[in-house]
Amino acid sequence: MAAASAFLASQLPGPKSSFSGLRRASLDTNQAFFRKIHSPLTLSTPRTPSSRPVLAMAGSGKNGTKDSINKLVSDLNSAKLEDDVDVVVSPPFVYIDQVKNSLTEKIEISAQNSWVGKGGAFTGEISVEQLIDIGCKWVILGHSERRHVIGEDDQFIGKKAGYALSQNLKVIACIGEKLEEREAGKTFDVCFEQLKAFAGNVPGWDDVVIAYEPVWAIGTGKVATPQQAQEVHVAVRDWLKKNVSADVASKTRIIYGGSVNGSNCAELAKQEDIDGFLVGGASLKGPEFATIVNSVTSKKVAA
Ligand SMILES: O=C(CO)COP(=O)(O)O
Repeated sequence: MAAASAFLASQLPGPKSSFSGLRRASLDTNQAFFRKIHSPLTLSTPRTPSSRPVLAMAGSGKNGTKDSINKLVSDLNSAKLEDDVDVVVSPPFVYIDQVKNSLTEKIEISAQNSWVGKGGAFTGEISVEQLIDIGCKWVILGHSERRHVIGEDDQFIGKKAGYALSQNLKVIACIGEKLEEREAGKTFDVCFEQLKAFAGNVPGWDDVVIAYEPVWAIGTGKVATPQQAQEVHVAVRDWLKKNVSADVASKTRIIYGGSVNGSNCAELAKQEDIDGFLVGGASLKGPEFATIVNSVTSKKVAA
């Protein structure tokens, strides 16, 4: 299942639809930053808690229909979602307008992909300009299915991110290793290489959220353990500190995706460097999606 396209009919074959949610926690959450972390990698300087709001992202994706999407929108509009979390949904292109016209304005909309540069004669592609025109605030780039099914490489994805940001479209930048890469001990190498391509192209990180999605966990029901996820998240933050800046490392939200559900979200959300989620299948069920969103609220994280 594709990360960015959560929430819509994940059971249907064919192109994806998605809903994703991002949450921002209040500064009360800061106590969570002092939680002891058992990880081989830690930042050498303390982060500034107040500078890094918690963000949860949930989404799910596969296909949807107008009717199934209406149901999901209705569920979301009536869900009790904590107000300190940024929630973003990412429907398939063809349903963005429908969602935009019916979904509460408290939830922002993301596309699942965008063209690499200025719009023009690129038949079949959707431009950043068009996405902005229909009210998208975000785009998901580098999802594993774009990388490994469609064949997009790191540089192409990095350029897409650079262009989207240059036009003020925020980016959910996906990274993650395949199972064989993990088993070969290459998880960090793969993630850092993907990060490097983003870093080489983005003009700044204020509008970037990093989504760590191990490919082996996406749509498989095999979620990373909280420790496995935290280990990569803290390594990503450390990479940002060393290669971009301590400020960016401190502020950038790093969310986890891959078989997140209503039962495992709470333990994952407790990890210090997990700032939210990118949800696929579980976001197709309104109440479960709400549970996931609310698992990253600052109040709970601080508890
Ligand atoms: O990548 C994802 C959604 O697009 C994650 O999907 P799952 O939550 O179903 O594993």
